Amino acid sequence: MHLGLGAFSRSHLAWYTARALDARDWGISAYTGRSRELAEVLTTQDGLYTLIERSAEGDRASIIENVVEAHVGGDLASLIADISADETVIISLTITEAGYRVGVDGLLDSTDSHVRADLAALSNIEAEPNPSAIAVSTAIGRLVLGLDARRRACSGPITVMSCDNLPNNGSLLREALLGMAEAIPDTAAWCKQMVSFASTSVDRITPSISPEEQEELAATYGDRAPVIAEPFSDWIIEGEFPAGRPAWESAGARFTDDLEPWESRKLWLLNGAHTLLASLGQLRGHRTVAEAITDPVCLHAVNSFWDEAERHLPATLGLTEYRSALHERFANARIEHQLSQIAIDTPTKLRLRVMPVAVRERESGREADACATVIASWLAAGEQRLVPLGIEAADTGTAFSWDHAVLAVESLSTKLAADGAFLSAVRDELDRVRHILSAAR
Ligand SMILES: NC(=O)c1ccc[n+]([C@@H]2O[C@H](COP(=O)([O-])OP(=O)(O)OC[C@H]3O[C@@H](n4cnc5c(N)ncnc54)[C@H](O)[C@@H]3O)[C@@H](O)[C@H]2O)c1
Ligand SMILES: O=P(O)(O)OC[C@@H](O)[C@@H](O)[C@H](O)[C@H](O)CO
Repeated sequence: MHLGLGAFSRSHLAWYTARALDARDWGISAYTGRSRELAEVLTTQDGLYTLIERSAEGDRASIIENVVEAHVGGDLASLIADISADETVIISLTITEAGYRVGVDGLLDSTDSHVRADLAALSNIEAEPNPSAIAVSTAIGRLVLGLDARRRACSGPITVMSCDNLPNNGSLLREALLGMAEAIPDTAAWCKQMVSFASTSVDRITPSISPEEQEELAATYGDRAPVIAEPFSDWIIEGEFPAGRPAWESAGARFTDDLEPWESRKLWLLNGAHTLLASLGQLRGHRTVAEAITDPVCLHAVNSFWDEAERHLPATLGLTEYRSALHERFANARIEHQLSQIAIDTPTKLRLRVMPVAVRERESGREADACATVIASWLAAGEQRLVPLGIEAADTGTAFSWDHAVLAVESLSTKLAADGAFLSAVRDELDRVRHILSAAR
């Protein structure tokens, strides 16, 4: 079963499962978060869709057949039936970073109004004879509602697996889920015993498709829900699957007891650079990753950030090859990866993908200049409303001041905001970025 049916789960999870040697034994019942359209279109296509692997040289299309049911996220009756069924043994998630609803402390954010509403609704479950009438709206709330039904049905153990771009995503999901399950004490205890949490590092660039391209692809493939992805893919998994799993390793996935270095390599080098390009690239007038990476100013900033990040990763991870492959992947101009899409929720992404490098650089006694450039690019792009700063006064006010900048840095890391030398490097870089931009006009 999958929560967060979208482009990525279909280019990655479903694709790996379809290529596994035991693919015929497995099917995926998938739920969107909110969108009705994708679930409806896929249902009319019997769950079938075309995956287009798009390299710089051409396209290779294949039909993926293992999404056996597609539901709207709010279809709670089906969701409860799926989660409580004994034959459901894995629930995977791609609900986006924001979908976990955790605070900076890594715990379920009880100040979030949707979280509070779900906690209140779940705590009344005993009084409600029809659980699908319980009004839960968050992905985590729905998951707990389903797991409560699984407990009552006396079904067996299950693995919950996050495939979102978050560090330590399995543990983060565990904290969020147990925080929500506290609303039903027996279910919280059952989850601790019966639910296994797998962490994964997932990698395959899968851009959203523009409406114009949708039309073209519908005409070419007769498919109203195709997915485009780069040919490259990688999947590293840590965790237990007590009730079984597809033989994903036969399709190229790797299992490890220590995911953290692989995850940091991917999140810092790939996603960190994407987040940098979303700011600097848009400031420089680019629309896509491929356009931005051909710009020497952006390329220099990416390489400098990679130099800093690489110092804090084990050399055994093949970093030279990984960087060079990344450069080639970013430059694939046939993949139209919009910087505006990547810019969504930039503050959270910087906090998790860039600040850990900056902190390590400063702790090692270095300047962290390249990280300062990333932050300065974000501030400059936020000043121009190209990316969110996450500071209400700056995102909605009329003027941007250095005080807003300091508040913004503080929201990413209180430690770095208290580091005068780092703040001063950010200020110098902000002046430099503004100067480069005004010279270019
Ligand atoms: N697209 C990629 O290249 C890629 C690569 C690696 C990992 N990922 C991970 O997958 C996630 C989804 O990417 P996608 O390309 O499938 O996006 P998408 O927009 O195609 O699908 C996102 C899905 O998540 C649901 N969703 C969105 N916000 C939610 C929320 N707040 N709560 C619950 N559900 C929510 C949506 O309704 C949809 O079902 C990313 O955020 C990232 O963590 C994506
Ligand atoms: O929304 P994000 O930042 O998690 O993702 C945007 C892209 O960086 C991301 O989708 C990458 O393409 C992906 O992580 C590649 O594996």
